[in-house]
Amino acid sequence: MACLAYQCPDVRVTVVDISEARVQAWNSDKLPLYEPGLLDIVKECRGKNLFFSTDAKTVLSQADLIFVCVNTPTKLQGVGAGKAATFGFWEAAARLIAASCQGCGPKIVAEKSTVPVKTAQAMSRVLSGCQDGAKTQFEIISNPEFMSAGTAIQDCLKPDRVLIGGADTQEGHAAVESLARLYRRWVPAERVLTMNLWSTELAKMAANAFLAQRISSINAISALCEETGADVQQVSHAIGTDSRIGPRFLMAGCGFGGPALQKHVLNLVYICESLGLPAIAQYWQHVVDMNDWIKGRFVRRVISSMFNTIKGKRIAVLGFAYKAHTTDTRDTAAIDICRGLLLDGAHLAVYDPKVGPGRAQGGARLGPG
Ligand SMILES: NC(=O)c1ccc[n+]([C@@H]2O[C@H](COP(=O)([O-])OP(=O)(O)OC[C@H]3O[C@@H](n4cnc5c(N)ncnc54)[C@H](O)[C@@H]3O)[C@@H](O)[C@H]2O)c1
Ligand SMILES: O=c1ccn([C@@H]2O[C@H](COP(=O)(O)OP(=O)(O)O[C@H]3O[C@H](CO)[C@@H](O)[C@H](O)[C@H]3O)[C@@H](O)[C@H]2O)c(=O)[nH]1
Repeated sequence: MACLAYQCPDVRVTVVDISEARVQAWNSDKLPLYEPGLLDIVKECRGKNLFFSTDAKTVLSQADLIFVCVNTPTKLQGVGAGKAATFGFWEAAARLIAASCQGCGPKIVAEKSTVPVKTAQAMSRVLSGCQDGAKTQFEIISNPEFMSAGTAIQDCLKPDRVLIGGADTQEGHAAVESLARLYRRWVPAERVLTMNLWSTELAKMAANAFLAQRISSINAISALCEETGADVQQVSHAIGTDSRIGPRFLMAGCGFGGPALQKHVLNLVYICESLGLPAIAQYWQHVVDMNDWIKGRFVRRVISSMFNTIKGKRIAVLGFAYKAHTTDTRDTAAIDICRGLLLDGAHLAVYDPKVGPGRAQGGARLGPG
């Protein structure tokens, strides 16, 4: 949203969040998250055409276009636990929009959160079902976000592509076009792709699943390299020079982490199971299973390389966030690896320049020290 404000100075962008603390932080120079270059952009636009507020009713009733960017974490219990996305925040946001926009002029609602295919249908039902007085016309479109933590500003300023999907109606096309026009101000027209609503929703999740699959594939090859004397970096380079494959996302490591890849592959698994496609569900489940296996293999190799015992040994862990240039520790591979080492009795000294001791201990439920 900050990049949108930055690229379109004549467009007023107001970010509404239910968290008072977060809004306060966004209005200060201590932003609630670290992202290279973000503070500069926020400072450039804040108070001019970028605002942060908790006053949902005023902001939403005045907006022509509303992006829904709330979190959609994985369900922890109940039906689909561990795989399905939770819709609590998303539904609350839809209800808040409906209540705030009662009797207003037509509005476009754009899904930015990563959501399962067909979510727009549910969004439309919540929005129209929650209005008891004069109805507002809502047009739902999908505009998933493809930025990555650590490179978010560059990803937003120079995206590979922007996807916008809408209903195949006159109103749907008009809504898609009005958002596409905004993006075309800084994104080359051929990179602004417009399509069917369900394709857009599915494409975002499928893109993350493909990225995860590439990482699991190269990690599987890395295990083979370790057994045979091949060098995985050389193999990865050799594979990546094939223009049909390409060099990116072929870096072997100790497993992918973060709030997105695993979550979205498992969401896909759940959708396939729900639609009666068990073979497809199993196929994607293997991508996550391989990731778990790689983390376990790493722990086993550490132990075997230290005479099969790490009890009482002090091991340094450099880096705890799920990748460089971020403070984010959600689902970081470091959590499983540290837990595995602790279970075998090691003493760990963890250092990450971006992650404080509290977050590292909390993330892995590690004790102090
Ligand atoms: N973070 C990324 O790099 C990234 C990239 C692409 C897509 N996404 C997707 O974007 C969505 C949000 O991710 P995030 O990492 O920003 O999550 P986050 O948890 O950091 O932020 C979500 C924010 O929404 C607020 N919120 C929750 N319910 C609300 C409501 N009813 N009204 C107003 N505000 C509400 C929360 O207070 C919180 O500040 C997810 O679906 C995620 O998959 C994130
Ligand atoms: O060759 C690689 C590339 C990445 N990783 C790991 O994969 C994880 C995820 O990395 P990355 O995808 O760069 O970070 P995210 O911020 O999770 O971004 C993903 O998730 C976002 C939210 O959905 C999407 O918008 C992005 O396009 C998608 O790349 C990290 O643990 C990386 O260390 C590897 O192990 N090897």
